[in-house]
Amino acid sequence: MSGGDMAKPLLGHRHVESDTNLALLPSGGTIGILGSGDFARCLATRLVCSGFKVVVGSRNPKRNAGLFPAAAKVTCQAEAVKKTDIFFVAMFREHYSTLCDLTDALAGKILVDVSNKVEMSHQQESNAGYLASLFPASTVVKGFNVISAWTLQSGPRDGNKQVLICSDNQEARRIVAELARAMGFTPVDMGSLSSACEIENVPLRLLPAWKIPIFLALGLFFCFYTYNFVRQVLHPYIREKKNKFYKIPIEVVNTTLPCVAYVMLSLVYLPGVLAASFQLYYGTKYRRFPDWLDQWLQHRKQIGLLSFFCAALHAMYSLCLPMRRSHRYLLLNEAVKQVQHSSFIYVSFGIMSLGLLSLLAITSLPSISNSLNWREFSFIQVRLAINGEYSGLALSLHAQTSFIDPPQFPGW
Ligand SMILES: NC(=O)C1=CN([C@@H]2O[C@H](COP(=O)(O)OP(=O)(O)OC[C@H]3O[C@@H](n4cnc5c(N)ncnc54)[C@H](OP(=O)(O)O)[C@@H]3O)[C@@H](O)[C@H]2O)C=CC1
Ligand SMILES: [Cu+2]
Repeated sequence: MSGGDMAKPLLGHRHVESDTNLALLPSGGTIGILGSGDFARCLATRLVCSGFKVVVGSRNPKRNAGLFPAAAKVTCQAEAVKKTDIFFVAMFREHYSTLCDLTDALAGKILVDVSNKVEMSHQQESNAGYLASLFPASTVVKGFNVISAWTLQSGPRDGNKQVLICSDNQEARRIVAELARAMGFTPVDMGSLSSACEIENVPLRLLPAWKIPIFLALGLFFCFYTYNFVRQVLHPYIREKKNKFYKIPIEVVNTTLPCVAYVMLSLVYLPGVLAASFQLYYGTKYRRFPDWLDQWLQHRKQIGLLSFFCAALHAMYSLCLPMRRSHRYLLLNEAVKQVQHSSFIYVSFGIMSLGLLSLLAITSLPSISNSLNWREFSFIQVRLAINGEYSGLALSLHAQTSFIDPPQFPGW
């Protein structure tokens, strides 16, 4: 595959399919955008890439026209509202009232409210509700506020990107859902406009995706800590009456941290490989992943960051452990000798290269290279897996040099 292929949005080939979507729109495939800010620009780019015609209504069309893709028509607001029946209002709530001159021109048209709130609230009227009260003759649909301008521009590359949609008009809801699908997102029908408040609160929820990864990390920590405690403290005490309780606060923690980091790292890369296999098995990427896998894929970033956090903490702990410098020097010397003789490293090298090769082999099977659909996704997964192999290699090298047991050196 050429680099150019990879640079295109994954869903670029929907150009062809979107003809059917265009027919479903009341506007004959033209979408309007009011506002010319970041969101408007990225939305216009995405729409053009998905095969729609775009007309932008700006207070200052001359100044802003250069910011939009050439295929988008940038004109004044009054002119733009005549051109189509479906509009994205890419403006902030405070400026909605400046559109009131256009009330008549917007009557009977669909207005998509994409705005977000500044703070979480349940009492205050939703932005979409406010827009609906300003334009009672138009149909207001809430949606796309959970998508960032950046995601719009680059396209939903990884995992699922859901667009929550609500409106009192079922037909309008269907049209906007269809539009979202044509742009490569997964629409979720949230029912009537009264759900707008809830939808507007979604991006404000603090760390929504961190709960599961944090519990996972704590659970793993607990298990490994118990294991290391039994091994390093309890076992020597029971068997040999050796008192090693001083190890509890630092050493046991410090052997637990890398175990957690290691397992979490592998949990970052595993779902990608599972997802790639899933797509290879079904021969398409347009089939939804099972929910558990979907959830898992969506939590990779957080799991990865927690893994990194544990590894960093472990590095800090190791540095802060009281070090006896002269013995450390001896130990290091001895360690290098041991490592040279150690077959461990060659074995782990072998296993890792085997893993890498099998991944490459899977993804270069002839049937796969003939079908673009899942090949692109698989490639992304392989790139990730290769990165993972490197971190894994670094970790295992480090682990092997640390396994050399200090007490075998006199005076340690
Ligand atoms: N940026 C993002 O990632 C996301 C943004 N959103 C929502 O999209 C909406 C737009 O955000 P964004 O594009 O970032 O904001 P910007 O400030 O970049 O753009 C706002 C646009 O509003 C237009 N506008 C119309 N009337 C007025 C007025 N009286 N005063 C000032 N501006 C006016 C302007 O366009 P012109 O001068 O051409 O009239 C301006 O470009 C917001 O409601 C935001 O919550 C939602 C999700 C993500
Ligand atoms: Cu270590």
